[in-house]
This record gives sequence, C-alpha cells and structure tokens, in this order.
Amino acid sequence: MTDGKPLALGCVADDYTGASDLANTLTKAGLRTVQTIGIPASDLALPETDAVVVALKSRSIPAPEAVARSREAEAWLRQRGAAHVMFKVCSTFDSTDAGNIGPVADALREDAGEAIALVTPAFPETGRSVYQGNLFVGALPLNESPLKDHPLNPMRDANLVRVLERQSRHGVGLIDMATVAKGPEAVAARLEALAAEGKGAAIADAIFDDDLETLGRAIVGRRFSVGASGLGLGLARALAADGRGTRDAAGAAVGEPVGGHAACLAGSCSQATLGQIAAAGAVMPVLRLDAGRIVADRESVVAEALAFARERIAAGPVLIASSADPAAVRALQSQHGSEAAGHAVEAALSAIAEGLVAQGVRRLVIAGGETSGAAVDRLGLRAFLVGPEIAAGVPVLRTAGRAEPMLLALKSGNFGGPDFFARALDMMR
Ligand SMILES: Nc1ncnc2c1ncn2[C@@H]1O[C@H](COP(=O)(O)OP(=O)(O)O)[C@@H](O)[C@H]1O
Ligand SMILES: O=C(O)[C@@H](O)C(=O)COP(=O)(O)O
Repeated sequence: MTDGKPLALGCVADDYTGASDLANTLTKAGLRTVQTIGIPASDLALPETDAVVVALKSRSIPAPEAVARSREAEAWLRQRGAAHVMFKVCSTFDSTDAGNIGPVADALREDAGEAIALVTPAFPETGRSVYQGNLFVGALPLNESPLKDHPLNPMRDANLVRVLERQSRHGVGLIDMATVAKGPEAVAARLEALAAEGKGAAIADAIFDDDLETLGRAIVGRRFSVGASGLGLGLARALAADGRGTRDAAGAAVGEPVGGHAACLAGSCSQATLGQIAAAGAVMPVLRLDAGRIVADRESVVAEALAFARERIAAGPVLIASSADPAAVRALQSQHGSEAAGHAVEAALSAIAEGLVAQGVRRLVIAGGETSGAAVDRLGLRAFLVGPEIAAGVPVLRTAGRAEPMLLALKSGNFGGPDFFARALDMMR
C-alpha cells in the first residue's frame, strides 16, 4: 500500500475514535490522510496519501502490550518514510497512573532517538486548553469536568506535569505560555534546556490554534511528539507551509452513495452522549439496554436488540444504547468491577453491530472510543478514507478494502452537539 512518496507525517493513535478525530484534523489542514485499523496487511490497497494514522485499541490495555503494539506501528510508519511520528492521545489525557501515555511515550521517544518529547493535549476547537500545565475542559479544570466520572479512566488531577510524571520513567518539564508566545525558536530552546536537565517530556501550554501552530513549527523537524488533534493541526500546517500537503485533501473520500440501512450504537456514558441519546428519541426509535442484564445474560440482550432493529430498520434508522448516568455506572461497577462491566457491554454492542450489518446496515454511527474499537474489530474493518466533518473531531469515514463499502462515524463520547445522531445520518448517504 501507499508505495509512492514518503509519508509527510505518521501517527499512532491509542483508540479508533481518537484516530478519526486526528485524521479529520489533518485532512482539513491539507494532508490527504488514511486511517488504518492496526498495521495494515500488505494486500490492502490504499490510495496515495500524505499521512497515515494507525489506530490502535491501546488506551485501556496493560502498559507492556500498549508499548509493544505502538512500537510496531511506529516502525511501520518509519518504513513508509515518516520522519515525524506523533503519538495521538486523548484531548482529556485519558489514562490511569498505571499507564499508558507515559510508557508508550517513553518507548517511542527512545526508538526515535530523541532525548525529550513535546506533549500537549490542547484542542481549542473542542474547548481543551492547557495553561501552566493544567488541562481545562471548557471553563473547568480536568478534575472538575465530567471526565472525573469516566467509567474506565476517571481523571482526578488537572496538572499534566504531575499526571505524566506518575506514568513516566523520566522527569517531566513545562513549556509555559510565556515561552510559547515568544515563538518556535523559544519553544525549541526550552525543549533543549529541559532535555539537558534530564527531562524526558515537556507539557506545552496552548490555548489557541496560533499556539499550536507555534508548537508545530518548533517540532516539525524533530522525530517524535505526543498530542491530540490540536498538535496534529500545528504539525499539518507546518508541513503544508513546507509544500508537503495536497490541495483538496478532503476530496479523496468522496464516493458513490453506499445505500443500505442506517443505525446508531452508543456505549459512551459521557454527558454529551447522554444528551444526544435523549435528543435522538424525537427522531428515531431508541432501545436502551440494561447493562446489568448484559453482564448476566448477554446473548438474550443481543438477540432482543437485533429483533428490535429487524422490526424497524427498513422504515428508518434506530439507535441502540447501553449508556447510563454516572450513578448507574458506579452501581454496576461496584458489583462486577469496571473492566468486567466495560468489556461485557463492549462485547454485546459489537455483537449487535455485527448483527445489524447482517440485516443490511451499511451506514453506522457509533458513540464511544472503546465501544467503536470493539465494534470495528468485530466487523473486521481494516482502513478508512476520511470524508466531510460532521462535528468538531468527527468525520464521515468510508471503508477502504471492503468489497461492499460502508460509511461510519466513530464519535468520541464527549464530542458533538445535541443533534449529533440525526446530523451524522443526514451526511451519510
Ligand atoms: N451502562 C453501563 N454501565 C457500565 N459501563 C458501561 C455502560 N455502558 C457502557 N459502558 C462502558 O463504558 C465504557 C465507555 O467508554 P467509551 O466507549 O470509550 O466511551 P467514551 O468515548 O465516552 O470514553 C465502555 O467500556 C463501555 O462498555
Ligand atoms: O482527543 C480526543 O478528545 C478524542 O479524539 C478522543 O481520543 C476521545 O476519546 P473517547 O472519548 O474515548 O473516544
């Protein structure tokens, strides 16, 4: 695949929705981008592209496994000529003290032969900003935002220097806003100074896209960085300014309508998704799954959900959701443990995704990062071309390498406005 010119940028993403968010940003900034699911097999034919985002499902797996998979992906990207590899993490820095951002960043930085990596999850378009190393979600510090109640990685500390230091083998420094405001040379000098102090990573402040452009220019000549879509924007703009982009990068994924039935699945329990499910009730039939029953008797719940869809899908889209509010999630987790509960629900939703495709669904919207990962794996999808943007961080994806093409939207739990599901389906024909 993509045997043509060397990649302008290679990215390793720690989940599938995050990968499509980044692929969307890179495409909008002028890099033709393909999202692959894991390292692509050699028989997968893909168009020529400026950037590849290798999507892994490595955010919530044991750190040694996350490190091994990420290193393989990075090696593959380097073989395709990527001089710079960015490790895409969540804009809310989703991780636990046991991993995985620190261990993966340490390993990829060492493989790249760099002493220090610039790290920033800032993504101003979705309200994520970093000031004095503290991550804000809109007006709230991370630890006061809805992320404090995430089912898998509750975020209880907004200070990313501290958060990353707890996960890393090396010290973590800060590139503060006063330095960023001075421009790319000042940022590069501060990185070198922190490396000389023995730091392995530096959290960079960024509030506006301009700050990310400064950071992109400062590091585009280095080999490795860690960030969310905002840093992708900075890097892509620096590369495009250097003539490495393509005019009309977004045109690549425009294709014939795929037709077929349409459906939505939600496993995200984020506040944004809960609101979107409530709003979808006005425009499509919604089935709410009982997560307790999923843990006890998954097969029956899956069969009932597919029967619900079978009766309605010819008339229009349906939404099937396991999502619940924080109190209900906590109650289930205290009974079964958070991993077991999460995995049981992911297994049920991915079995439902498979059943829906067997019923003729060719347009599928999925809310939730882990949920999307489980469903895409179960469906055996291998790569996506990036189409138009539905909401900040969420593009329409068109499958590549599948005999009968499908359109998907993989929505990070926190993204999108209240009418997201209807809006997505409107754009997926
Ligand atoms: N009702 C529920 N109770 C407990 N866990 C749930 C429930 N519904 C979904 N989950 C789990 O919560 C997690 C949500 O994570 P994810 O899909 O990544 O969403 P987000 O994008 O909001 O982070 C998944 O592991 C999912 O299986
Ligand atoms: O950077 C982001 O916020 C997203 O791209 C992302 O990774 C969100 O994670 P999920 O909510 O688990 O999809």
